[in-house]
Amino acid sequence: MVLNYDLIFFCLVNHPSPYLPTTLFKFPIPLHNLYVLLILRLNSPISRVPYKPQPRSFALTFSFNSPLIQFHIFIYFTMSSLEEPLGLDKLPSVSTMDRVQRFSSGCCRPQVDNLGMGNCWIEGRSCSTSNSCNEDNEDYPWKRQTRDMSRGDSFSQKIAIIGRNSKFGIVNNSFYTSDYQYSQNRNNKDMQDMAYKFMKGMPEFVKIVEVGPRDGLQNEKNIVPTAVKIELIRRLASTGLSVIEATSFVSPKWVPQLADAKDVMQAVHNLGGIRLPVLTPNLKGFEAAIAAGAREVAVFASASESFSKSNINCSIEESLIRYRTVTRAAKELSIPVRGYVSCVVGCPVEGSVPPSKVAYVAKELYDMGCFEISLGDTIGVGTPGTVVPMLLAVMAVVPIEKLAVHFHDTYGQSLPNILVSLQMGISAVDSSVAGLGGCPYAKGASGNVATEDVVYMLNGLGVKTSVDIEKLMSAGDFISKKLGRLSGSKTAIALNRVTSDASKI
Ligand SMILES: CC(C)(COP(=O)([O-])OP(=O)([O-])OC[C@H]1O[C@@H](n2cnc3c(N)ncnc32)[C@H](O)[C@@H]1OP(=O)([O-])[O-])[C@@H](O)C(=O)NCCC(=O)NCCSC(=O)C[C@@](C)(O)CC(=O)[O-]
Repeated sequence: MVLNYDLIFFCLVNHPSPYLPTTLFKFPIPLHNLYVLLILRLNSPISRVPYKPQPRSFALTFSFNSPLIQFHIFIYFTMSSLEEPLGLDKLPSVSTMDRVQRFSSGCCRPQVDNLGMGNCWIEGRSCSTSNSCNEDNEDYPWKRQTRDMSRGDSFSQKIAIIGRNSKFGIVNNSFYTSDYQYSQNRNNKDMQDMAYKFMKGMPEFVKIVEVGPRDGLQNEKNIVPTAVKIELIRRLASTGLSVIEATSFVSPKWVPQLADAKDVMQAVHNLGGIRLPVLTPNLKGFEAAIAAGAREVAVFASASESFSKSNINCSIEESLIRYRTVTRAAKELSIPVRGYVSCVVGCPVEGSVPPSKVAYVAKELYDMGCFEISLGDTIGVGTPGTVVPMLLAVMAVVPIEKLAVHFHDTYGQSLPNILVSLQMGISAVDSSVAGLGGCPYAKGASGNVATEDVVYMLNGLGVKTSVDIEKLMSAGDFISKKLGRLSGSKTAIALNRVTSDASKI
């Protein structure tokens, strides 16, 4: 049994004057007596149990009198019993001592190791001074079931491996660096459980498709010299990237920036060990690409009717007919064809694009033989809130291992969008060195997510890419200098700053 007691000081003051000094108050108060009431509530630590108020209570009174002042002290006791905490029926069956431990320390934080209930406390519950945890009254978090991480499956092992190998990110099976206070305090199983939820579905290796030389340079106001394009591709090839989209065999009338496609392709097509796909909007483009030495091509449809018309001057259905011709021709030559779907969450003309439309176009491209479908947020308006439903719709009709994501960074949402895509199991990501890019037919859309930023994030997650970030930054520096502007990669800017600061020391 526990006694909770309130001490009430009741102080009666006999003031000699009939009025209080007017300097103290703006108006006279006709009081002879000023009552001062002071209530002091004292709670013993153990009374933090959400107790059921008992009818049993009593009060003690003490009085002191003097000519000027009278003191009355009331002490009010209520009795509560630890045997009958409120909502006992909602708690797991534990001994009284366990309950005392759970409530008596750490501001309502159960001592998980001692409860024998698994790992179940939720951080950040607010505790009022009225002896209860607010959230607990409604829904006891320790009722939530947690997964058994002791099963030693391949993922759990992966988490452990990542923990050992990674400098930042998951360290010692924790999302915090080892000197971070919480990593010491929190239950290891809790951390593994969180890690499991976060990393579940995440691939061990991500293929990066570098689209800077094509998607990046097609949108430059000033036409970039052919020699610079070639040098950029060569530099990118030395970074460990396995796929570099080199150029487009499109109409020079529509995209004059890439009118030198043939020269670029002829110069780089022999780069060893690198795949160099090129965009081909029709059979004419396909034939020109093959003649220039291309060994992989890409066709590009849209999920938005309006964008299809402005970009390639035909409806979605007409484009699919064209692309069937291209994929048939490619098949005969054993040329792999990648398929793009543009405007997968938003269109510059139509606004939001329904996921079912994206799924339809993606499936058509897949069925006609595209080995991979890249889902493009052409104007960069997507957030994980729109990307996830779109991916779910596409994944229902195209195998996940055949999908890639292609985000433009107009609203700075590319990295979160990539992260959720990886969590959903996607393992191919398009990006553009130094964040180059944009689409000439999507005004205001900014460049693709910067390859440096993607690689930095993946390195932090312990996901392999085979890309050397220093060489990549050097390629980004090269093209940024040639274009006469700062890199669009936050990682490149930050790492360059760190290096230059270090060189000053
Ligand atoms: C599709 C066309 C060709 C239709 O262009 P068109 O004008 O409707 O076609 P046409 O058949 O009437 O031909 C007109 C002229 O273009 C020539 N022509 C025809 N085809 C070719 C070709 N392949 N290469 C070179 N020349 C070509 C053709 O020979 C003719 O020449 P003319 O007789 O007048 O002298 C044109 O609209 C075009 O080139 N559009 C390309 C637009 C483009 O490249 N946009 C940027 C791509 S980015 C993108 O789509 C998004 C993506 C992939 O990055 C993903 C994302 O970000 O979300």
